[in-house]
Amino acid sequence: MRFTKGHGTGNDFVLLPDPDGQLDLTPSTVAALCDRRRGIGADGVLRVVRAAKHPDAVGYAGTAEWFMDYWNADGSLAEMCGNGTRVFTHYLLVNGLAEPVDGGLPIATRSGVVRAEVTAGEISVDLGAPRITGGAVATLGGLTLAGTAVDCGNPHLVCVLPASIELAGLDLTRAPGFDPAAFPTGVNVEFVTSAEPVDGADAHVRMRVYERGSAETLSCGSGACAVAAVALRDAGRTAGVVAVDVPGGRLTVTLDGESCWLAGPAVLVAHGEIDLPVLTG
Ligand SMILES: N[C@@H](CCC[C@H](N)C(=O)O)C(=O)O
Repeated sequence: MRFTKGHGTGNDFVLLPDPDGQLDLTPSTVAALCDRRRGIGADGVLRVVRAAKHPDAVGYAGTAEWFMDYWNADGSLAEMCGNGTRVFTHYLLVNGLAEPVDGGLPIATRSGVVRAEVTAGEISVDLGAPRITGGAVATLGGLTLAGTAVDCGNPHLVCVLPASIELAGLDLTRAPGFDPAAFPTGVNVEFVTSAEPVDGADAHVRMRVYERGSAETLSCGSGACAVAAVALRDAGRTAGVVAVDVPGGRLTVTLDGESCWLAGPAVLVAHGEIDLPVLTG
């Protein structure tokens, strides 16, 4: 089976071309592909399949030709992946599988159709306005941190750190705790510094994330959108540009109350052939 490896600010993916939806992709195959010692290694898998050929996306087939079938590294499915949609778009364009219309490309996801655009060498996607749904806490080691629940198509819990806690000092080798009643399908937890001024944006924050289904990653696009929404809310605003530094680089999020544009680099670094029986055997 052919594969491509790509990443967006270090959030890395195995892309599997399966235009006609013929691949029997299972959670254990996905986990084996994402295994960093025995497989290719990645935070998740992006199956590239026509919307008309996948039962989860057939309803979007009139709007978007391609469906990003996203799987986390542990083999679970997720509704949305912001960096994934950017890498997925890059893959479609590089392989001549899609042509932007009026500069944009619709991509179907489990959370609906998002619009991608290519500008100045970066790929941006509009994930739609994040929804702040209330307060919740996360626990980490001996810490209990107040957070804000944000729905970006997938669930997030954004914890702004008090000045006394250093972002780099957090131990994210273990999953943070959260209230399962508040997040029945799990949650991605972002730890973030207070907003500071920066040239070229309205605010600047630094973020680390523990992703549902993938553990700590170098970047999370939907998480950056959630963090930006909270940073603007804390500044009394609903619109603005937020620079979000993640361990893998910088993402820029632009909110206007209706759309939420996530911008950053997306690259494809390798192409090859997987021996599936050996991988899964
Ligand atoms: N890294 C992604 C989010 C991937 C899905 C997430 N782990 C979940 O389960 O919701 C991004 O860039 O948004």
